[in-house]
Amino acid sequence: MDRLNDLRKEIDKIDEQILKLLNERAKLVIEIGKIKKEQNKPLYVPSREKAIYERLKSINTGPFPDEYIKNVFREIISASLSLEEVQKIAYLGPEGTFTHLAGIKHFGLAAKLIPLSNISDVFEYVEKKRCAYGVIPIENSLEGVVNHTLDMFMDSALKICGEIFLEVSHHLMNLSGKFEDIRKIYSHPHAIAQCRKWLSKNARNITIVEVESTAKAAEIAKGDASVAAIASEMAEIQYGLKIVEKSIEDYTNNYTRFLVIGFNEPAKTGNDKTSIMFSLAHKAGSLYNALKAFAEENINMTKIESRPSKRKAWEYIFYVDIDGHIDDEPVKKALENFSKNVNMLKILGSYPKGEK
Ligand SMILES: C=C(O[C@@H]1C=C(C(=O)O)C=C[C@H]1O)C(=O)O
Repeated sequence: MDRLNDLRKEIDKIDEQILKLLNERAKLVIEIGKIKKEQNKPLYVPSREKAIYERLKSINTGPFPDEYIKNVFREIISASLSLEEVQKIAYLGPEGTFTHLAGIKHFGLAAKLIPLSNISDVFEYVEKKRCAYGVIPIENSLEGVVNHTLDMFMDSALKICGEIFLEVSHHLMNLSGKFEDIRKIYSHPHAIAQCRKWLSKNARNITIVEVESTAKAAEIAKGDASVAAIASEMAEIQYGLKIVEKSIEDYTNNYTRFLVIGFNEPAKTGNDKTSIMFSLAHKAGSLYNALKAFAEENINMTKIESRPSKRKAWEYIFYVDIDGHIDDEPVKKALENFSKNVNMLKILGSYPKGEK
């Protein structure tokens, strides 16, 4: 018993030291904030944050686990940044969506997260500078791309400043936590698609209803035990529901990738990604000729999508992600050559790669 008390006393002493150091650190962040404001520089610097996480991980001697260093420092940085200015972040709401979770994962709990009801509103909010950044979903590892997000980049001046990966798990939940009460299941079309096998096996006689978000489904389920939602754990907590069945998705390895959009153009970190969009002439070999520029510089392409241009029938806009930063020599050179073989090229941003 005495030993337990002694150890706790030691922990108390260490916590006091940590708190003292956190305050020392916060003072420096405030100083840096003043300089950035004077020089009109962005307060949030993702490249610096990434460098901090990477450096601490590389010098960690343990037993504190490497994989939680980022979580702890994410919150320290988030709270410190709020001393410079509370970061306002718009996201695809309502509260409890996976995008909400992604926003917290990236910006920490001290940021003010503002739920908006659709992807266009998030773009508009950031474009009109009503907040610093926006968080929107871009693709799911099982369902593919979120077309609406890709299309928004056609007419937007916003840049991609970051990406966030979130492992997605879907749970069936209602007010009572009892399967026999359920007559209808609500969810987002992507979530329903990801649970197709489970639903056809277990919910044949239950009506499935599509709504605009998993959180909206949870909100509806809050009022009536005969309505269940397929949603995230966050929605369960947010709306006071009980889980009927956990992880009902058909496949594991289900990740959603989110983008952070804003006017910030992050510096290179050595582990970055660049997103571009372009259009081509309707000629044999034009895509091949253009993409050759990346192969010649040994640049890995991590994604390619095409979308109708919406300007003219059967004309397409291509979206490509490549490894590297626009300030890396090979990327610069490749894009220079690439631009000679396309009709239109727009750089959507270079940003630190998200952790999977
Ligand atoms: C202190 C700074 O501002 C912010 C806060 C950081 C921190 O708490 O370490 C790091 C990067 C910035 O997002 C900085 O730019 O160095």
